[in-house]
Amino acid sequence: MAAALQLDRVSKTYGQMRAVENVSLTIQPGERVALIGASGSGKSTLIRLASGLILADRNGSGSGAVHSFGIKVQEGGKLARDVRTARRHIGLVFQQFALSGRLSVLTNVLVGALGRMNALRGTLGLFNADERRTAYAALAEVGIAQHAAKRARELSGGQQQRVAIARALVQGAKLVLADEPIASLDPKSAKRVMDTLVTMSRDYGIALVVSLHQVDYATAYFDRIVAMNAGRVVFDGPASQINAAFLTELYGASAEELILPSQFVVPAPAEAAAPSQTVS
Ligand SMILES: Nc1ncnc2c1ncn2[C@@H]1O[C@H](COP(=O)(O)OP(=O)(O)OP(=O)(O)O)[C@@H](O)[C@H]1O
Repeated sequence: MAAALQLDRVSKTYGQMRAVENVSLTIQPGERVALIGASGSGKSTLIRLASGLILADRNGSGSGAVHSFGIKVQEGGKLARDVRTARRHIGLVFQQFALSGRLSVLTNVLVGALGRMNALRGTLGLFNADERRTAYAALAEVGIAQHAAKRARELSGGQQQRVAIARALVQGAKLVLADEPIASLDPKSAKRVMDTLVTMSRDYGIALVVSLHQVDYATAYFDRIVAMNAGRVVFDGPASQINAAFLTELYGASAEELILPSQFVVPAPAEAAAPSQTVS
């Protein structure tokens, strides 16, 4: 089966800033991957490139290609002609433009069904009883069916993230890209959102790529970690290899941003990589 997500030598430059540099990555169907890295390391840019929300640099031939389940999203700095087909099975859980706050929670979830509806019914928002039942069931699955009739903006940040997850379920997404889904949440809400994402992935075989600041969440919930630094992938491997010492080796002093304060040991300037300077 084709990869859930395949990035081939993808780069993105803003002015002089190489936000993402020559990244190749393959995520298999059903696989769960955490994307970690300090602020500005390129995580959000990579996720936006993967979903075709932004275009990669136009480099040499064959570079800058993104495919999802064998369907092209973009290549050579151009969006694929049938990008809508690819996007149909890519669910997005992004904080910034997640939901329409003035619409009901149920309607926001029903938006996930639009890709399968004919244009007229979709434009008029004429959802049928089956679609409404499915949306309600998805809300029940993420534990917020009781809020179905509220406006989305009345919900807490964590509840809104779960609405976005329910929408991805209704969409029938086979790949979910979540950009810092727990960034501004308290620990209890963060845990609920992460539990919901991982349960959804496990139950429905959905591939999951989640960018995270907090390494402790990454290692608790994911088997595979992709670590970025200055736009490059600097580690791609099992979560079991990630500990405070290894992160300090990878990132030096900026590892402080990623590690729980109790685990962080300030690296000695000339010997940041020496194992004796750090604790795991
Ligand atoms: N639209 C943009 N215009 C100019 N520069 C940008 C833009 N988007 C991102 N950048 C720059 O690209 C680099 C990577 O940013 P990105 O948001 O991908 O990092 P990140 O790892 O997601 O950071 P954070 O964890 O803070 O969200 C940063 O230096 C950022 O300033």
